[in-house]
Parts: sequence; structure tokens; C-alpha cells
Amino acid sequence: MAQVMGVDSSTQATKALLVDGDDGTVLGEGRAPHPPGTEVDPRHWCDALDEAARDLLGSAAAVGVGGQQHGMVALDAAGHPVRDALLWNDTRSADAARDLVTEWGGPQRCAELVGSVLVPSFTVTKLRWLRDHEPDAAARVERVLLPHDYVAAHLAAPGTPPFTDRGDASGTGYFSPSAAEGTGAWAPDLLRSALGRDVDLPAVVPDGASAGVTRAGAVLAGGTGDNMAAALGLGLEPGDALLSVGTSGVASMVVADPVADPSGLVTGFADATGHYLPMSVTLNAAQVLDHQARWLGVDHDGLAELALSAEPGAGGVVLLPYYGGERTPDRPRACGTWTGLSPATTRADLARAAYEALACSLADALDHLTTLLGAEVRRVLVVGGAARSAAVQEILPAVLGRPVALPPQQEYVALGAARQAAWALAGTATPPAWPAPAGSRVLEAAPTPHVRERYGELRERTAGWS
Ligand SMILES: Nc1ncnc2c1ncn2[C@@H]1O[C@H](COP(=O)(O)OP(=O)(O)O)[C@@H](O)[C@H]1O
Ligand SMILES: O=C(CO)[C@@H](O)[C@H](O)COP(=O)(O)O
Repeated sequence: MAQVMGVDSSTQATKALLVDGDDGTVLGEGRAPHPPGTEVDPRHWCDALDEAARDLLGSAAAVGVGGQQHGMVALDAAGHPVRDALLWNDTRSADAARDLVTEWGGPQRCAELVGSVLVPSFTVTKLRWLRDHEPDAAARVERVLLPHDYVAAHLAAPGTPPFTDRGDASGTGYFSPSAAEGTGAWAPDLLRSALGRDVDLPAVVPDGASAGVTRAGAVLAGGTGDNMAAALGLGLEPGDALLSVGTSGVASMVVADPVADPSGLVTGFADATGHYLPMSVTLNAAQVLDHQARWLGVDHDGLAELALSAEPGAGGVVLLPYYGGERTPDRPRACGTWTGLSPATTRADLARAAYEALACSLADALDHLTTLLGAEVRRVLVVGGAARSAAVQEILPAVLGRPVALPPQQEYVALGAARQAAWALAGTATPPAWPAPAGSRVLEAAPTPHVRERYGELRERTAGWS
């Protein structure tokens, strides 16, 4: 088969891979950063894509785009953003989320309607916030897209109608993933109840189908959310639980049946292959380490070295890492909390506490997911930028109390988007059977249950603080 390109337009950067469409062998890659912050002019993502894909796009017979989920890209009649996009990790719509859940009949009913209980990450809550806080901008909205829809539209030939896919649509809060016999369906009445009027919604491209062609004539796949693309890139099997340690911390599993968790700890998203991808997601993951490295004046390797020179338990120091507010648990106004500091605390303890906090928050997410699903977890895998860290590789299995598989370092979201592109190009009923990533390492460490116990105590002690 020909060469195909996959794109990951994630929170911090665009990553592009050119791969062999027959087996997913990586032939070329590009990368460009995104501006920081939780609101971003979405045109920056198109510039980043142009830069990351500059040397790859011309060789691609098909292209797929994966993107950060949930972001609100609200466009006017001319197709221009009415304001900067509000990202999945922007918590200003916390009151809107709470109000909409109440208006729709409570958490149980909300989960039945859209697969998930709304938290500020969901697009629909951002639309309500827009209605209430920026009515002039709200009045100009003609169409709402997700980040991957907007970036894919930038690649599409002129005249291509806007499109999305079932996986990413399931994170809007106005799409029912299990409706229409499992293909999913928009719920425009729910969008209307948030924004106060109707707007255009993109067509939902069936899983694996083509959405059209690029300006250069390559086949354009429907694209999907970054987590759905990662599942496709890794070829997750039943019993595989994936931990992603990027800007967000994510525990996810591919399952056959829809999920509706009234506790809100697990979201009921669709995947990109006709199945479902329930997840438990945190707002604070790799950046917990970025902040800690900055505060201690070291780089990532230096932080890892410091942390690994401290004893498990960090000399009694415990961090609750909810710096940007938190989503799981739903504490949008939380902040980071440190306890156990004493004159004996060392820099190494401070470094170690940050990794232990990250590992504990991921362990919580994994517990929520597996408890709800009641599924046997045969293998836990870890990917994402912070999985490169030697300290994450040692402390995560210790905190989880089980081995963790570390696939070879790769941009699995972009790889999954490329696999979706190859699928659209082939026109087959199922994705191409690329070999699973070879050369995974199994990470093992002596369990440190006391670390989670102390973290759990702090998490519960601070429950009413925000
Ligand atoms: N060796 C490392 N140790 C810890 N964190 C790392 C390391 N390498 C990269 N990171 C962090 O990983 C994050 C980027 O991961 P990535 O999965 O690409 O994020 P996203 O997909 O959300 O843009 C950044 O916060 C970066 O600082
Ligand atoms: O909100 C979610 C999932 O529900 C996040 O996982 C975003 O999709 C952003 O992902 P990363 O940039 O961290 O990969």
C-alpha cells in the first residue's frame, strides 16, 4: 500500500507521522509546538500542522487527524472563530456544567442521555458559559467544531462539508454515543438548551470511511479524538488498560458495550472502530513534573535522578497535584496541596513526592475504570510524554502494585490516525491489521502501598476545600 500520514493535534503540540500503509512502519516525522494556556486561537493549530507536516504531506496518499478532545471551536458565518477556543482543561464552565446536569434531570439521566456526567471539559458546558458571559460572541456562532474537525477542515479540499467522527463527537455533551443502534446521533435539543439556539453541526463520518480528499487530492479520513486514535495506534486488545501521561492523565479500555456511569468518574465515550472507550481522565499529569522541575531548577532527567535518590514515601511529604483544578475527582476549583513538610525534607523528597502524586492520581483513574467495568485487566500499558521519564517508569508500577508494559517510544495518537487513514484508503470493513508495536518493556518494582494510603488520606481530607 501507499504511504499515509497521521496527525496528533494535542494540547501542547502537533505531531505528524508518515508511515507505510501496509504495516505502520514509520518513515518520517514532524512536530511543532502549540501556544500554552487553556484558551487558544485555533488558527495556531493549523499553522502548527503546516509546519509539522511540511515534509510529509506531499508523500501521503491518505491522511487522518487525531486531536485533543472537547475543545470548543465556535465559528461565525464566514468560518472565523468568534473567540479563542476553550480547551478541555479550561474549568471556567464549572457552574455551567453543574447547572446543565441539574436541568437535564440529574447525573443518572445525564449519563443516559450522552454517556457521561458533564464536567467543565465537555464542549456543551463551554457553550453555556459563552451564552452567559459573552453574549455578543454567542450571537455570532453559526457552527461549532471540535479541534480535530477544525484542523482536518484546514486540510480538506475547498467545498468539503465540515465533518467529525463518533469518537470525538461523544465528548461534546450533545451526542449520544449509543443511539441509532450504536452508530451514535447528535442531540441538537441538548445543544440548544445550553446555547439558547441551534447551530450547524458537522457530519459524522462512519468509522473507517473517507470524509473526502485533501487540497492535494489525498484521501481524508474522518479523524477522531486523541485518546481514540491512541487506542487504534496501539491496537488495544480486550483486557488491555491504557494509561496515557500527557497533559491529561487518562485510563481507558476498549469495550463492546456502552457505559453510563452516574458517578461521573468514568466517561462513556465511543471509540473510532464501532466500539466504546470508557475513560477516567485527570487534568494534571505531565505538567505536574514540568512545574516541579522548574521549581527545583532542574530538567526532566535531573528531576528523575533526584526523585530516585529518595526513599519511597518521600520522607512523609505528600502532594495532591490538582494545580489546574481537577476533573477526576470533580474539583474544578481545587489547587495543589502539600503536606508533611519538615526541616528534614530534602529536594529529593520534593521531587519524589511529585512523581508519587502523579502515579497515585493515575492509580485512582485506573481503579475508577476497572471498578465500573468489572473487567479483568490482563495488561496495563503506559504511553505519553511523561512515560519517557525513568522515575515514572520506576514509581508507577510501585504505586500501582503491578507490572506495567512500556511500548517503544512512539507518537501513538499520530500512528492511530495514520492507521485510520490507511483504513479509509483501503475501504475495508475493519482497520488494516498492522503488527502490534514490537519491543515493549515490562516495568516492575516492589509495591509501595503506604504511598497510596497517605495520598488517599490527603485526597479525602481536602474533599470539602473547594
Ligand atoms: N522525560 C520526561 N520526563 C517528564 N516529562 C516529560 C519528559 N519528556 C516529555 N515530558 C512532558 O510530556 C508532556 C508532553 O507529552 P505529550 O504526551 O506529547 O502531551 P500532549 O499530547 O498532551 O500534548 C510535556 O508536559 C513534557 O514536558
Ligand atoms: O479531555 C481529555 C479526554 O477526555 C484529554 O485527554 C484531551 O483529549 C487532551 O489530551 P492530551 O493532550 O493530554 O493527550
